[in-house]
Amino acid sequence: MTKDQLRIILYILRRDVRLSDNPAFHCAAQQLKRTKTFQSPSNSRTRSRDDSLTSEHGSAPFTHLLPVYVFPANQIESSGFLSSPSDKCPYPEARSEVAKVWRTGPHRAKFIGEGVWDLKQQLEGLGCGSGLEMRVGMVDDVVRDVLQSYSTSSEIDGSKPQITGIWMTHDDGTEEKDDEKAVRNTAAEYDIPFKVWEDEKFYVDDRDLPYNHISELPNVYTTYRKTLEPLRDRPRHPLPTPVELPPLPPNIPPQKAPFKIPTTQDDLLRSILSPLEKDPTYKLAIPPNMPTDVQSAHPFTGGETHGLDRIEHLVSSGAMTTYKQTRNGMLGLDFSTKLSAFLAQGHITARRVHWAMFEFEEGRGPGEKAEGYGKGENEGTAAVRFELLWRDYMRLCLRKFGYKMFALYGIQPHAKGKGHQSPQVKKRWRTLNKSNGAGDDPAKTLETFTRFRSGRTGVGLIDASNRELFLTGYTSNRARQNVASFLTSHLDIDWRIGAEWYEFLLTDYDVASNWGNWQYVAGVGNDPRQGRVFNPVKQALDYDAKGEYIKAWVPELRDIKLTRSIGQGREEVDKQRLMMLYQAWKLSDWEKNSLGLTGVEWVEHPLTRIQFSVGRKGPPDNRSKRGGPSGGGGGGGGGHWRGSSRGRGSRDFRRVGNEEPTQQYDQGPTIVTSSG
Ligand SMILES: Cc1cc2nc3c(=O)[nH]c(=O)nc-3n(C[C@H](O)[C@H](O)[C@H](O)COP(=O)(O)OP(=O)(O)OC[C@H]3O[C@@H](n4cnc5c(N)ncnc54)[C@H](O)[C@@H]3O)c2cc1C
Repeated sequence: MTKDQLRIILYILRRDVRLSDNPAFHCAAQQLKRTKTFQSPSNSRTRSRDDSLTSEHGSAPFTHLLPVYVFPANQIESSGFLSSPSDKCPYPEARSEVAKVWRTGPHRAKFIGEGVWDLKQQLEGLGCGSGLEMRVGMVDDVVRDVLQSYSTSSEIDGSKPQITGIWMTHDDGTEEKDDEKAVRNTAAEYDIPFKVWEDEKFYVDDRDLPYNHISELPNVYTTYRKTLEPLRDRPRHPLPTPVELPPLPPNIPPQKAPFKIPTTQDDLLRSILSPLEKDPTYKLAIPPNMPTDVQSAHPFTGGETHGLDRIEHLVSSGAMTTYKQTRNGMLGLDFSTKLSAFLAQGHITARRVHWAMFEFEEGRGPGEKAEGYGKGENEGTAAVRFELLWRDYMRLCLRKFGYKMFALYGIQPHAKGKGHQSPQVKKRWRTLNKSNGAGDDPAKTLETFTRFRSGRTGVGLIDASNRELFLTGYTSNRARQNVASFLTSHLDIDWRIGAEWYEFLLTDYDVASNWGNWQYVAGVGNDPRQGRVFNPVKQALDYDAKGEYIKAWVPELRDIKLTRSIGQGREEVDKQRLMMLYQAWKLSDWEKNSLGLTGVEWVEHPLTRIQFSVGRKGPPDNRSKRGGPSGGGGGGGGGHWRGSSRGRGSRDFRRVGNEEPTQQYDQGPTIVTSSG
């Protein structure tokens, strides 16, 4: 080994786009420290310490680190990176399997680009010559190109650069595992040691679970959770953030033609977004338009820097403390943590969230003015931990069930198996390309799905959520559950089409959480109470009791008057009027006319009419005392759609049946769902 030999580690990044709590960067920083210690004349006896590192990454000590983020061509459309418009893209369009929509839509594409750029700047900012390269293509193609280039490269200062190891971080996604396998094979072909780092993105580390094999993972979340309680004691400590890393190697091979890597953040975002922007309607005849006076609930910029800022804000503002009461909200920035997108891309780790809350609970760090500071775990921080564990669980389910997470009948026992005749297996889903028999017409299903996507079903909560998602890339957990239930149980459409639509639009899309939750709601996943259906009218009454959310995102309905006089110049929300907001077909002809809604398809001909009504019981004053459980109630005043909406607990209604008698609607104001 000559002194100046260039020995390079190629580190392929995917959903580990962060500097802190990153095992690969941590190891590289450690090796650098050891090398420096070894090189220092005063420490010439510490040479043997290098050996432990050698075994840790499976190759000889290295001099350079080449971190490469790959925009995977099967998930993110790559044609925007072509050097010239006349070039032909070597990869098929990155579209979904069933509904043929883009795999990654504009909201997430932007968030990913911002995150990659943030890491690049952080690495360059260390001032030690480190940085981040970006590449486009299938992961294995990129690795091959780099290896090929180095194997034929000429000497630099009398030394031939050599890749001495390839690193990746484990990911439980099925495609990601395929990529990992392909790179492992390529590494073997070139006789280069290959190292897969632990994911480190779990709340409770998967190495600390009380199971010998993934097959032992319970099929019910609660059982799994109980094996791990108390949750606060479980997370490992995050790995330290490197302050120095080995430099990038000289003469890095360029991106292979026909692609070109942008050199500014603006150009990068343009390259990712331009193919999607060719048809900003995404084949919708009437796409949703951004209403005036409404703010996105998810205006966040991608990247570790912003993710860590967000954690600090949540802790120091007290939003973590109040989370339990606010988490079912639908409007505003802080009703829930909005950490999901940062977690999904690996910009932050779940245990970082835990330790920030832990410090707060112990009375250390920021947040001294917030409620609960220094008072131990509170119901808000405990509830956040509970949700983070849900995320872990979905990831483990993906590990356990693999491709079944994407199968029509999900993880439920297969119809052909003996003794497995569950009702879900018999369900005939409507799909886009073939009739399921008995008069079912796929063309009609497409029309229905198009109206669903456009936010024009005629059911207020569903339309508000779908428009919000289309325009901002986010919609709350409460809304997601209702939308998924509506598509799968009211419209009977193949749940995978809904999951693909969410995959396209969600900024926080995460393969396990998305497909796992869709399965769960569709009744083919881990829900121990199979077959429940959300009633979106009752849910709106419980969670949008002033109609603020629906009015925010469906502006055509903003002028519906929701209050009635209760004397002495006072007004209160009238539940009879709310019913017309929740389903506009209930408006009188006169009112439709005066609101300009006569002849509007989704008003006159909703996809479904949900029979649900409320009675007028009890004196108004009594009712107004029955507020939601959360703080801040009553703020905002009537008719505003910017405030938060948390109405719950309304018991003064009666259900008068529905047109789909086989469905069981949930009854209580708190519904046991995937998020408890
Ligand atoms: C049909 C459907 C699809 C979904 N798709 C996704 C998805 O692609 N990506 C995603 O991260 N979440 C998904 N969820 C779960 C949940 O809706 C989001 O995690 C949550 O709304 C994100 O907002 P938040 O960060 O403010 O969540 P918070 O309420 O603040 O929760 C804190 C964190 O806990 C995790 N979490 C919360 N609820 C769940 C859950 N039910 N399953 C798994 N993790 C959870 C998330 O990481 C979240 O950031 C889906 C839920 C449904 C019903």
